[in-house]
Amino acid sequence: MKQFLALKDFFYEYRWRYIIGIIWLIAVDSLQLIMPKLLGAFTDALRNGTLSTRQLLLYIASILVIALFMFIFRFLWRMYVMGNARFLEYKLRNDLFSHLQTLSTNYFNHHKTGDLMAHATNDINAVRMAAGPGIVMIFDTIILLGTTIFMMIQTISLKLTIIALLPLPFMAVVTGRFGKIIHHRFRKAQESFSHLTEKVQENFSGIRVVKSFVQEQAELENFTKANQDYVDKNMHLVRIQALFDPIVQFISGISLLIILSYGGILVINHEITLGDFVAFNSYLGLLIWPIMAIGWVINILQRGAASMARLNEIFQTKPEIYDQEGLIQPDLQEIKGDIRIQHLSFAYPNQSNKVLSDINIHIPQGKTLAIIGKTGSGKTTLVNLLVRLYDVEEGMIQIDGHDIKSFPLEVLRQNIGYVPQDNFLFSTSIKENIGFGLDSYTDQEVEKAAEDAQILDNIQDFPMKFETIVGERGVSLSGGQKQRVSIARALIKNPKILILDDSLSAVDTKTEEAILKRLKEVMKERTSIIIAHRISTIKEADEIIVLDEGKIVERGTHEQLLQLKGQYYDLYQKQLLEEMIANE
Ligand SMILES: Nc1ncnc2c1ncn2[C@@H]1O[C@H](COP(=O)(O)OP(=O)(O)OP(=O)(O)O)[C@@H](O)[C@H]1O
Repeated sequence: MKQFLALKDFFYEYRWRYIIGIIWLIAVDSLQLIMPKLLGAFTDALRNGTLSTRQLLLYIASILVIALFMFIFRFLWRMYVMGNARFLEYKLRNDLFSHLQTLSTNYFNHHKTGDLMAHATNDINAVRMAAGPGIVMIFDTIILLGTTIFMMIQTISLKLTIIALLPLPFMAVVTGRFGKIIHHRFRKAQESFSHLTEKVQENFSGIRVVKSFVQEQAELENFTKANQDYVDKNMHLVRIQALFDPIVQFISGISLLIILSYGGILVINHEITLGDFVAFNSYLGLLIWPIMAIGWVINILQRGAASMARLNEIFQTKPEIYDQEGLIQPDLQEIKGDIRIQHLSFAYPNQSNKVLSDINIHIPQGKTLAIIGKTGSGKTTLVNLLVRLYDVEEGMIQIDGHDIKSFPLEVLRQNIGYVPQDNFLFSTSIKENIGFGLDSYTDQEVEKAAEDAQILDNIQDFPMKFETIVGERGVSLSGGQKQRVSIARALIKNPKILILDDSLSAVDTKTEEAILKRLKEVMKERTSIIIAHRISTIKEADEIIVLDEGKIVERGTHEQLLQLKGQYYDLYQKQLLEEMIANE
C-alpha cells in the first residue's frame, strides 16, 4: 500500500472532509443499530398486548425520525467522502496530463496513445475507487461489524451470535474470490472494447483508403469479429456475476436457517423474547453488507494500489529534454537568429547507427538555408535537433554564439516558427488553429498571417471564413490548404527563425512562387531553413546543402551547385524534364 504515499499531501489537504464524512458515517451506523432494538421492543409489546395507540404512534414517529436522519447523514457522508474521491480524480488527471506534456518526444515514440488513455481512465478510476468507496468500506466494515456484533452479544445472546455468524466468514472469502474473477473478466471485456473502438476509429479515419481499396466487406468482417469477441467476453462476465448473487443469498440463507432453528428453540425455552428474536434477525441483516464488503475492500485497495504504482511510474519519468542546471542561462530571453552547427553527429536514442555525421553549417541572421536530399537522409532530424525535440550528444548547435541548451526551452521554441512535415491541425476553427501558439491574438493578426501564407483568399471563400471548423486532423481542407494554415500558424508567432519542413510540397508551383515571394518579404530580418524535394522551392536560398545518408555531400548556391554537376545537378535535370513532360 506504500504506493498511496504519493497521495499523502492530498489526504492531508482534504483530511477534514474525510474526518467529517466519517463522522456522518458513524452517525448513520449508530442510527442503524437502534432500528432492530426498536423493532424488537415493538414486537414484544405487540405480543404481550401492551401496545397502546399512543405507543404505536410513538414507534411510528421514532422510526420515521430515525429514517429521516439516516437519509440526511447518508447524503452528507457520501457528499464528503465520495466528493473527495472526485477531487482526487480531478487532481490526478490534471497532474498526469500536465506531466505527460513535459515529457519528451521520445517518450511518446515508445508509448502508445491507447495505453496512455488507459492510464488516464482505468488507472485513475481505480485509484478513485480506493480513495472513495475503499476508505468508506474500511471504516464502515470495522464500525458496523464491531458495534452490531457487540449489540447482538450484549443485548440478545452470545451463543446465538456465535452460531449464527459461523457461515459468514465464508461469505467474505467468496466475495473476495468472486471479486477477483469478476475484475479479471471485466478487464478482458474492457480490453476487447478498446480493441473494438480502436478498429472503428481507424476505419473511419482511414475511410478514404478503405473505400478506394474496396475493403468495406473485409472491414465489416473484421468489425464483426471484434464485436463478437466483445459480446463473448461480456457473457463470460455476466455468467460469473449471475452466479455471485445466488451464492451470497445462499450463505445468508444458511445463517437465517440457524437463527430460525436455534433462535426458535431459545424463544420456546424463554431464554430470549420474541422481540429479541426479531431484533437479532435485523442485526444479522445489517451484518451481511459489511461482511461482503471485506472481500470487496481488499480487491478495491489492491486494484487501486496496482494502478497507483503504474501512475507513479509515469510521474517519476523525467523529461529527457529540460532546462539543465549549470547550462541554462535564464537571462537569455531573446534570440536574434544566427545559427551555427559544429561537428554535429546524431543517433536516435537506443539506436547505434548515426543518422547525421559531422554536420557543419553557419546561417547568419536573416539568411536562408535550404536542405535537400533523398528521403531518410536526415533532413527532419536536423531541424528536430534545432528545436530540441531531441538533444545533441556529439557536436554543438549554437544560436547567437550560445549553445542552444543555454536558452530556456520556452524562449527557444517561442522564437522558432516550425512547420513540421505532418501539418497536424486540431479539430477546431481555422482561426484557433492559426492562433494556436499564442495566449492572445487579434483578428487582424490572424488575417495578416493567413495573407502571408497565401491562404487568405481560400479562407474568404469558405462560408464560415475563419470560423470554418477544419474537421478531425483538418480533413476538410486540401493538402495544400493544410500546409498553408500550418505556415500561418508559424508566422503569427513572429518568429526569429522559420523552419519549413517540406511545407510547400502540396501546393502548385504558382502558389509556391507566391508564398516564397511573400515569405522573402516577411523573413527579411529572420533566419529561415527550408527543407524541400523540389528545386523550385529552394533555388533562391543563400546556401543550399545536399544531405545524403546523414552527411553533407554538396553545398553552395543554386548556381554553384549546378556547376558541380553532382547530385543536385542530376536532380535539377530530372525535375526540368518532368516539368517539360507535364507541360506538354
Ligand atoms: N524517432 C526515430 N527513431 C529512430 N529512427 C528514426 C526516428 N525518426 C527518424 N528516424 C530515422 O532517421 C533517418 C532520417 O530520418 P529523417 O526523418 O530525418 O529523414 P528525412 O530526410 O527528413 O526524410 P523525408 O524526406 O522522407 O522526410 C531515417 O532512416 C529514419 O528511419
